[in-house]
Amino acid sequence: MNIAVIGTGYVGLVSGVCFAELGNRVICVDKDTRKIDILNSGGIPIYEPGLKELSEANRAADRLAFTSDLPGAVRQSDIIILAVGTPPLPNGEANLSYIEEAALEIAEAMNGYKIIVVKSTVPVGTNERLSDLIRRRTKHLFDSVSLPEFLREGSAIKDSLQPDRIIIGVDSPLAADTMVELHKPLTEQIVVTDIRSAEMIKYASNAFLATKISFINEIANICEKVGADVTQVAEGMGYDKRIGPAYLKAGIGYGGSCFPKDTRALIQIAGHVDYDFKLLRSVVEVNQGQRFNVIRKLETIFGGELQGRTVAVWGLAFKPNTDDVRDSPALEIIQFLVENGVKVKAHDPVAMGNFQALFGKEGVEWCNDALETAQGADALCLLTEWEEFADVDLKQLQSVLNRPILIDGRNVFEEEDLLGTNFVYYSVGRPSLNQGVKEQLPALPFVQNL
Ligand SMILES: NC(=O)c1ccc[n+]([C@@H]2O[C@H](COP(=O)([O-])OP(=O)(O)OC[C@H]3O[C@@H](n4cnc5c(N)ncnc54)[C@H](O)[C@@H]3O)[C@@H](O)[C@H]2O)c1
Ligand SMILES: O=c1ccn([C@@H]2O[C@H](COP(=O)(O)OP(=O)(O)O[C@H]3O[C@H](CO)[C@@H](O)[C@H](O)[C@H]3O)[C@@H](O)[C@H]2O)c(=O)[nH]1
Repeated sequence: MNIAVIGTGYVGLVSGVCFAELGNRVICVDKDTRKIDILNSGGIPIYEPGLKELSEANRAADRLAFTSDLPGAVRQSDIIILAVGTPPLPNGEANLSYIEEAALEIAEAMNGYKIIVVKSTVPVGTNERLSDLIRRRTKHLFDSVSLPEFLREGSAIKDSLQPDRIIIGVDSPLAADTMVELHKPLTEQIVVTDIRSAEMIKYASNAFLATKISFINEIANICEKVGADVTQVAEGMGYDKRIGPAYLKAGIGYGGSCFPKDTRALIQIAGHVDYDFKLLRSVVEVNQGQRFNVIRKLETIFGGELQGRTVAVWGLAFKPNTDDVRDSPALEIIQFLVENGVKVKAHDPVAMGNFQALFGKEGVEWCNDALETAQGADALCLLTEWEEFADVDLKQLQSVLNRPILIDGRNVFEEEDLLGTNFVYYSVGRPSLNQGVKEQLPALPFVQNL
């Protein structure tokens, strides 16, 4: 099939490359000419494992091209996939200006029947609004499809080529058949729904996963007080098929360009129809607090006095295997430390440039590797579970730190890693591993009035 993908970011680029890999002819469009120049010279503007190789192979096979000429790409294609950003507005609602602008450009460029597909995450009803916009600008016929995307950064190629399911929201049998045909090679699990339900499936899925994370983080916080181990609790829960083991890793809360944005957007979607989504508001609140547990632990260790300390930070990306720092917990944690007079040293294997672009270069000492970051610091906080950090020998780490204090925000280290060290060690929801700060567990009250 002939496909144009509008927006060549984390989603559009991966989707475009994967549709080409299936044998389609794909033109990826972006108005950011810097990105298009990088792509046309054989580079990849983002860090995503496996993407460069797959892109190169499909360009060489003449199935994949990159351009900033949107009208040209639309005219050569039968299916137009919108994958532009829908970032949050200050009140949490999705900013639809990019997608509306792109829809109008498509309308102006149309030269015949097209299937116009929205892969961007958009509030319920947006596909219909976009269709109205387009209809007013073109005499040509088209069908609308909502095709929500479920890939995760860091495993985006695998998620795209072996998805758990494909959701196709559509109201035209012709467009439904074409979209099923396009996705058939990927999975048998293709669910065709109405357009509004498809839009809602995306938000509901992200909100549910975020809820699992906030739930296990609260369980972790309780584990710390009652002397249970959250990793064992999660394992035990996960064997129940009705619960499942995924998204039960306690840590410093979820970040990234999706969960924080989409949970807040769903609260707004509900609010617009006079529904107070209380559960999801709590999920967001719990997540916000979870980030600051790292700070609370530092304050406990330093007797409340952070001013003048040197703190090393390992990890700036919101998760490993990506350079994306959008809504990364590291942004708020480092901001707080710097504002409170802490000297921060930081390192991330790939996300340092993006972090500096958002945070600024000032106020933080940027380091080249894990041990250089730890050198001379009064404490170390691990915020992203990159393999590079998990591989560090803790005895060597202890020898370069000024004080052996390790706050492990991702439960990377195990009891055996700590053997032979005398770290003050705090992780998340695993009080039995806390070293050097053995707190007396309170006797549990027999009856509690809550
Ligand atoms: N990042 C993810 O993991 C992920 C996963 C699933 C869904 N989504 C959703 O997919 C959408 C895209 O997310 P992303 O992370 O890829 O965003 P992104 O910011 O990485 O990429 C968006 C791209 O669109 C381009 N763009 C904007 N307006 C344009 C126009 N008029 N013409 C051409 N290009 C234009 C921008 O220059 C940018 O390169 C969002 O709605 C997001 O919520 C993202
Ligand atoms: O058990 C877990 C799992 C994840 N996280 C955190 O949750 C965030 C999101 O992680 P992940 O889901 O792996 O990455 P994303 O790339 O943000 O992917 C999510 O957001 C995308 C954009 O909507 C969706 O397409 C994906 O299905 C959805 O998983 C990260 O900060 C993780 O550290 C946890 O804290 N504990």
